[in-house]
Amino acid sequence: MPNDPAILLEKVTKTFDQQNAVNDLSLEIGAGESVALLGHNGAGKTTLIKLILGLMRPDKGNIRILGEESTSRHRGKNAHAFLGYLPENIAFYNSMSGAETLAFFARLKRHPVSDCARILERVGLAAAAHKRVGHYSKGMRQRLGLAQALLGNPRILMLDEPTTGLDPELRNAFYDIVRELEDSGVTVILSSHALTELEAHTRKIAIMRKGQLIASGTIDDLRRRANLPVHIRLITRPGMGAACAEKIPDGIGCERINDHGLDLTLPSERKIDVLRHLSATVPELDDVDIRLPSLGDLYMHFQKESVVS
Ligand SMILES: Nc1ncnc2c1ncn2[C@@H]1O[C@H](COP(=O)(O)OP(=O)(O)OP(=O)(O)O)[C@@H](O)[C@H]1O
Repeated sequence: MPNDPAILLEKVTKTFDQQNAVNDLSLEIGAGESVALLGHNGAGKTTLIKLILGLMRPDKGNIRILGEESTSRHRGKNAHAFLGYLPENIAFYNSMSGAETLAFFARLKRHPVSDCARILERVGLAAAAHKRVGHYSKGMRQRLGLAQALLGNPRILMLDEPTTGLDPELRNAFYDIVRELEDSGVTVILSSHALTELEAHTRKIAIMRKGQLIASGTIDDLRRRANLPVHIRLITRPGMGAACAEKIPDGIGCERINDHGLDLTLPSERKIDVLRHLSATVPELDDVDIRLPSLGDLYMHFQKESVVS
């Protein structure tokens, strides 16, 4: 059905050795939406990805992929044909070239081998297509991994820690490809520990702890929910820091960092009022730098909150 979510998890539980790796987890991901799964080691991210892929079956709950029941006896075979997966560790035969490797996976997935050149081009491996995989760099191997996940033109792509071990330039190139896929309507789920890069590259975040989903939404949704204080750094003309400090409204944390710099800590809802007040009353102000809570700050906040509650 056109309006079905791409992925729907309802009260899903998966237990290993009497421990819940995924615990009563519900999540809905729309078609073309992308979600970054975050969580400490062992939080259940890979298990969740494998459940969505149908590589494991839940002990309790329902999973629907593109509107099809994934947990029935038929295991949503049609829906699974539209899933692509880049595992955390993917092994290739070192003696095969990139083109031979992709052709091998294409035959397994019943995808036309004639389309492999296009996919290698898409992931930036066209020039190295005939080089042996044993001579590929880590980044090239990851691109080849992504290429095999793209076979079958997946409508849902699952990427398990796809940028681990890549240098910053390759990470950016990887996210550019992911962004193009999202823009063409592919639902992308990726798990990662790299919070700083995710902040720049992902639209929706889902944070897991001990198998449970403890927060989800866009980074702005998470900021609103966490309501963490905002930090503002004020730079004044030389020697004017003390004069500026006297004009800071009550109830705002104010710390002098030198004779021309102040750090303010304030509730986010007061940010605009305080900035207006400062621009009207502090002529010696030279510069203002606002630091909103980062994804790292939010991640730590929700992890701590879930321990307390
Ligand atoms: N096949 C398995 N047999 C037994 N226990 C398992 C199995 N797979 C996962 N687990 C356990 O389930 C829990 C969740 O593991 P999972 O690999 O899903 O976490 P993760 O969030 O992906 O961790 P990481 O970030 O380290 O990759 C862990 O306690 C793990 O030991």
